[in-house]
Amino acid sequence: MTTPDMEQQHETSDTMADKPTLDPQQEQLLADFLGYEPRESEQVPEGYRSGFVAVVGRTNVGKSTFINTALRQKVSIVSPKPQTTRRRIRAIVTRPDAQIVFVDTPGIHKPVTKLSEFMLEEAYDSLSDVDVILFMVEATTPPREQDRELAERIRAAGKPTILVINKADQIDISIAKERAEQYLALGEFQEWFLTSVLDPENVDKILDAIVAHLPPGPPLYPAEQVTDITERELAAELVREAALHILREEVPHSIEVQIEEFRERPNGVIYIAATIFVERDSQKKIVIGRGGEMLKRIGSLARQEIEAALGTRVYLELWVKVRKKWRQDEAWLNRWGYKVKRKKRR
Ligand SMILES: Nc1nc2c(ncn2[C@@H]2O[C@H](COP(=O)(O)OP(=O)(O)OP(=O)(O)O)[C@@H](O)[C@H]2O)c(=O)[nH]1
Repeated sequence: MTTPDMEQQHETSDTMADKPTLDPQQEQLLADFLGYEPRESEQVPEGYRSGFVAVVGRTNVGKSTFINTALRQKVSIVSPKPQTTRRRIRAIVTRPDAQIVFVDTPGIHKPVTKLSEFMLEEAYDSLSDVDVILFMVEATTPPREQDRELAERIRAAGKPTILVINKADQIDISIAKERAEQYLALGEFQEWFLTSVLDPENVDKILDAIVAHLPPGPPLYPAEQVTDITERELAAELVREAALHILREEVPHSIEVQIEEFRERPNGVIYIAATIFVERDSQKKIVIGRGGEMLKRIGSLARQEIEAALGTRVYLELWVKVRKKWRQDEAWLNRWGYKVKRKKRR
């Protein structure tokens, strides 16, 4: 996978290649002189399309699953527990005819902590900055209040919108028509699908529909880049995902993971030291487990996932610390990058 960490190594070549004054021959000469690989032709095929797509929907409807399937690799963490995604993550799908930059957003939910206020802002803010909106709902339930509120905000944003009624594999065929009608009544949609994003073929059909609504334009990111989160951020997310999978109900939402150290050792192994923050002493005990057994399981699962994502061997060291009520503490939230806005939303 290529992430911005890797991109930095190529900074010189990218900066040079961006200069519009060089023709391909001059570019090659400069590349030979400086010893870098020039980019392939900057020519954009006729009719190429590109743009930003917000993937929005209630929590747990399958947004991250959709994005990971679209990319055929994991950039956004998935778990059966609601409110897994906390920040906006850009995920980039590059095809011969188009580049789609997905903005995976936190699921829509009732804000109960300052952290959840931040998450809601992130989701709503994304609507105004994109070219296409992908509104995801789940076929297993009729529309809920949060679906309606989101539909209203989508209408106000006035962008082409594709409705994906997901988890169709979980409903009886006899209610499919009624369920589709219930969701279609929520707004004006350019396209809609009753589908399951667990199947890559279904995801590809949705991608085709998105591309048809993107504006013409050149790629916005290099073709090999799949996300805008750094390897360090991804490692933190994967430790949090492992904890979400392994721990019981109430602890996971209190977890924040910060990477303290991330460096490559001379033998090629990446050494990562991470701290798992929780809100209470009792949670710290749970995360560590009897004789450290729970922490060992979290570490082992996270290490495997990080190794798969980075394609290298990883040595992962985990620590657990308590930051009392951090989800309500603006100082900690800001320090960890969850900038809580003061403005009130209706
Ligand atoms: N049966 C079935 N399960 C699905 C489908 N799509 C997603 N899931 C499951 O639904 C759960 C939630 O999926 P996520 O992709 O994490 O949902 P999300 O909308 O990103 O959730 P938040 O990050 O909380 O907003 C996971 O257990 C997925 O495996 C589907 O089409 N069918």
